[in-house]
Amino acid sequence: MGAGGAWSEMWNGLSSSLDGFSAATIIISIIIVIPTILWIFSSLSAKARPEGRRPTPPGSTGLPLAGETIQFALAMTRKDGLIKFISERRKKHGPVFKSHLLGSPVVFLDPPAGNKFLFHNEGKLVENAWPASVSALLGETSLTKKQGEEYKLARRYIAGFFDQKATMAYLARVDEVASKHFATHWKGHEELSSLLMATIYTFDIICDLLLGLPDEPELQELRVCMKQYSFGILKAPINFPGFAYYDARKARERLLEMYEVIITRRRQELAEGNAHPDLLTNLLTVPDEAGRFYSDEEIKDNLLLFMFAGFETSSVALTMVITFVSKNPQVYELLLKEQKEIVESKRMRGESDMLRVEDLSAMKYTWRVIQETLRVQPSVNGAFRDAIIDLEYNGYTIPKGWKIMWTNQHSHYDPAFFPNPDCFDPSRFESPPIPFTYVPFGGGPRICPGYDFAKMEMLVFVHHLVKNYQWSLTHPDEPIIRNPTPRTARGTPVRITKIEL
Ligand code: HEM
Repeated sequence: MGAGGAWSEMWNGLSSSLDGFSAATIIISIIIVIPTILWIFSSLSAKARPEGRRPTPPGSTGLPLAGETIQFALAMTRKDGLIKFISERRKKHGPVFKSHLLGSPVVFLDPPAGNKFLFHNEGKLVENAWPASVSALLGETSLTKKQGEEYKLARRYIAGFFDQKATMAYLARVDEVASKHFATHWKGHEELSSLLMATIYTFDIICDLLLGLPDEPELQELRVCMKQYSFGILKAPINFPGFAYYDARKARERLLEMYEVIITRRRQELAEGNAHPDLLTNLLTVPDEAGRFYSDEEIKDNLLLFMFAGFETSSVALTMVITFVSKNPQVYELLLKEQKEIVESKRMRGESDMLRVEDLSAMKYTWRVIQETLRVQPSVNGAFRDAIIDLEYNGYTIPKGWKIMWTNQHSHYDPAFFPNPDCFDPSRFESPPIPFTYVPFGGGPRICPGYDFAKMEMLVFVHHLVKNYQWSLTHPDEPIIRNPTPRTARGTPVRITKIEL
């Protein structure tokens, strides 16, 4: 008998033995009563504190079972929702407060000290934490799931393939993909969706970096599956047809199958001596510091992680650059001036159009525009950590097993750190921000390993864009939403005019 049969027999037996109780009563008991009792116990045990121990942070545990999950989930879909969620609770409870999300107490700390505390204590007092539903889609052996010494070893190994030196070695290739992108996808159009264009660009680049740009049909299927995967991974974990989370699970299965085919093909190419120099080739040919080669499962999980983490983050940032620059003509003029100078000085030196490392270093204002964009609408607005022991912060105890969330949007909008925060002003980055107030890439040992790469690919894109096109927003009042990455409701359609610098 299959497991399903055993469960239904047990369920039938249980139903018939409980005279007077309808199945609905039992279901209601399971769904509402039991979790409520558990919630009351967890709230009481949170309140009962041993002698001498400091109190847990003040805050609200919200509704039984749901806690404040609904308010939080809604806040994450609005452009400044998280800022309001945090500000309201700070006013009520103080700078360090607790909430109750997805069945767990969650503490919010006060940046910059709180961010510094978390980033400095990664692996000592706190560890990376993902909700179980997200974990299931990330894969057991991906870098982001590892902890402690195992994490450090894996991070040095994998992130080493994305460090500054490796990134700069890849510049010529990214420049080539960018030139082709504008020549094929932008040429001849009068209006197009910025989000779609930026997504095609960053997806082609990440595929090339990880797997070598596959042929169009394979690339197309990867795009479709990855879109489904990234759309559903953070959605309500309802694993049932018709729900985004279910689709994401299916997409993960298909992506792993596709990677399997690509790995087999790559082994063949390596044997023939004509393999593309990318992450996959590196993982198959270079062992880690301990002399170990990754298993196919580890390779597939990490290809999936880097593909997921490495395309939408940059594409939404580029779409936001297009949006904010359009709305700030004086910023566009300065951006144009800088890019014009770069193009002209290359011509004066008799160089080809190909970008060199020195050209990227000259894009100081361009980088400030991207930094300011990531201040106003960070692609990722925070992440969770688990307290791995009972820890003390600012006079409070945060018990082992509680979650702590670091966020960036709140400090990015704090006038104490960023005067006149509603104004889009790239020049504010002429001097470095106060440490731990500006954290679009996170911080500490878990800081985004794709930082150098993301910076390079975004600078290259903006260079080609400004050099080749002027643009204006088709719907200047299009609202910005978060899902939870920022985007405009219609994908920022723009009218474009070809120019020559
Ligand atoms: C604008 C672009 C990007 C932004 C804003 C961004 C931001 C972030 C943030 C905030 C984190 C979480 C850090 C934490 O948990 O504390 C992260 C993690 C990560 N990012 Fe990025 N990222 C970007 C681009 C990229 C790219 C291009 C790649 C790959 C080449 C990448 C790969 C990763 C990976 C693998 C992680 C997980 C690291 C870990 O758990 O140890 N990211 N990123």
